Amino acid sequence: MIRPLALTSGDPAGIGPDLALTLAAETPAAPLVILGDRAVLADRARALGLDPDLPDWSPDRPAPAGAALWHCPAGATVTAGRPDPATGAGTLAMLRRAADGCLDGTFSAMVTAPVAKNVICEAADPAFTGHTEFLAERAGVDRVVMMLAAGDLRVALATTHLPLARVPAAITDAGLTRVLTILRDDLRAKFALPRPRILVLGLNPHAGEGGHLGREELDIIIPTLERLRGEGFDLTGPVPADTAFQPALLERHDAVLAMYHDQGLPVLKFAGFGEAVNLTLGLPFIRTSVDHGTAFDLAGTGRALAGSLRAATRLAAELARRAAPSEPVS
Ligand SMILES: NC(=O)C1=CN([C@@H]2O[C@H](COP(=O)(O)OP(=O)(O)OC[C@H]3O[C@@H](n4cnc5c(N)ncnc54)[C@H](O)[C@@H]3O)[C@@H](O)[C@H]2O)C=CC1
Ligand SMILES: NCC(=O)COP(=O)(O)O
Repeated sequence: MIRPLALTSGDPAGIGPDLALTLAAETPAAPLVILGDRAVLADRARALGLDPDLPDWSPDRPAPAGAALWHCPAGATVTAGRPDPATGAGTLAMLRRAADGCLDGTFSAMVTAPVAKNVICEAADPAFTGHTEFLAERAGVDRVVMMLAAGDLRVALATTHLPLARVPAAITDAGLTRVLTILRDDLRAKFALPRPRILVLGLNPHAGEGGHLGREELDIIIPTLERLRGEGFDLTGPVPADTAFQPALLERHDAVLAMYHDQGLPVLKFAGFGEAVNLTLGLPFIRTSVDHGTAFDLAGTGRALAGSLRAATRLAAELARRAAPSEPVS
């Protein structure tokens, strides 16, 4: 039996509580501690006609056998579908608890349901841009990599939640080197790929068209990739992003590195929305998440699909088992 997974239930007015309840009603992939507000989950369970067995849990108790609830107050009365900045601090406190529990070994991994970044920004932490950056800071690491996986397609990002206007300045030799090192090391460690083949996209149209459509490829990306190839990395590119996602190229690579969020993720989500998993690479613990947002329009309706959270939970359990081979499989 592995240590429990922490599943944060996300924005209390979004679909996170619905999906967490759906998983709690199934046979969990591993012991599961759901972090969320007891009253919110009870209300949502009533709305959805679910009645999961969700005993209370706290870190002073033994690990649960199945699913259990660690009560994290939302901080306000919650209406499904109506985001409320008054819940921002409670949501952030919930994320801190789960992250700290991973860091101190209470949990074997963290799985996150979606939060609304603006809700947390408005009321709790104006610098919050997403779980990815928050967890990096909490864990004290200078850089992490966001990677989404849909089947065999893996798309990692060189920059994450950054306004588009600030992306070019963020494409640096040092940054790309860190990102590609984390990506290569985590593909080896987590996906048993001894020499990961990485397809790197350009930043500009046609990968800069020889400098006529932008110089980042010539000035930064090409020299960095050449140096890293000399150090043993298996890298292709920079290739034009518009023609990169074709079977002939993808089948020869283990992951694609996109330069920014909306260059890589629309393709990944077109390929696998609803079943894909978001992973944070480079953290000192395992963190997986969903491929979608809070979907306030669906909260409490019973129409939110749990495929991505289920896949994220299964992958977290699988990675946790692989990381603890001496512990018997539950
Ligand atoms: N991991 C996270 O915490 C993420 C959080 N977000 C946050 O979510 C909020 C809303 O973002 P949007 O761009 O509107 O994306 P969204 O994913 O919440 O919604 C986009 C569309 O997909 C549908 N949808 C989403 N999840 C679904 C599910 N499980 N089953 C069925 N349909 C589903 C929604 O109904 C909507 O029509 C934002 O505040 C954003 O910050 C967005 C992505 C990831
Ligand atoms: N589009 C993916 C995304 O926004 C994930 O954000 P987070 O996991 O960093 O919260």
